[in-house]
Amino acid sequence: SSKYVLSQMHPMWQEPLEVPGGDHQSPIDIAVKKAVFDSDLKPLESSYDPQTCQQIWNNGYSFLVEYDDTTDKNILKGGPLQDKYRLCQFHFHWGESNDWGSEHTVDRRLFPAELHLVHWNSDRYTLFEEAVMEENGLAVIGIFLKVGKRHEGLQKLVDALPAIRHKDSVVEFNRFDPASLLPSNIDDYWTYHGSLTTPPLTESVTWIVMKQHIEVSHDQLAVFRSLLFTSAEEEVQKSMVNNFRVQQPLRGRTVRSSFT
Ligand SMILES: CC(C)NC[C@H](O)COc1ccc(S(N)(=O)=O)cc1
Ligand SMILES: [Zn+2]
Repeated sequence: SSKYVLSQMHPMWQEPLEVPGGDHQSPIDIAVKKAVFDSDLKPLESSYDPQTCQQIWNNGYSFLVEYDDTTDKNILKGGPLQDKYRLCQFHFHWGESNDWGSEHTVDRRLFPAELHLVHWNSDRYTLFEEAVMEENGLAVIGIFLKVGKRHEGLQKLVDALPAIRHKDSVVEFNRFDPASLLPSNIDDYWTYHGSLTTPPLTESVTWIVMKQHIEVSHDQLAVFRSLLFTSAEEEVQKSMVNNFRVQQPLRGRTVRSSFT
């Protein structure tokens, strides 16, 4: 039989029973009708420099594309944000089938995958590790993926994945423009205060979830599923699928929308 145990329901990490003081956890279900339109929300402004892309690696939860965040070359501001935030990495969450995989849901609707572009507040902090502990420390853009036509911008990234099949594998990755993964409309989004969706689960994230999804092909998503949670040395290999956290209680939070 094949050495790789396919689609083993692999508990990435044990969900803590209670996150101490955790009533702003993520992800959540976005109930569209309960979102409050906020006309003060400005358009999002992002400017990314593809030359600052450094590496792509498998961290045993997902695969990350990391950027040089030692200068203000990749900036996100506007929208719900008071300060400017620097992109440090982006990554995805996906399922073992096209029926589920996203972390946020919209009126309980699941998408096959979700992209997270992770930024930290460079006006107030000097390092991601510092910002990750602060309420206004991080801003993460969430973009839903749907299965449909092939995404040309994503293909360069998909072609690099076989080189990082195992946990802790890294390859050099240059000149990737994160803007190529944004939907055409980034003015329509939901925003709320929440947390990281993996440990340390700190409640330091201004979430900005795009209303418009992007489309990727079935084959592109299948390559995501060919990644492994496990390192090369481990006896039993487990396919990297279902690396999403379950939706968390809203606990009285309001989700605002930038559109009516
Ligand atoms: C505190 C530092 C050293 N380590 C933290 C680690 O990188 C986790 O970072 C993250 C970053 C983003 C997310 S998500 N899925 O919410 O966008 C989760 C964990
Ligand atoms: Zn994520």
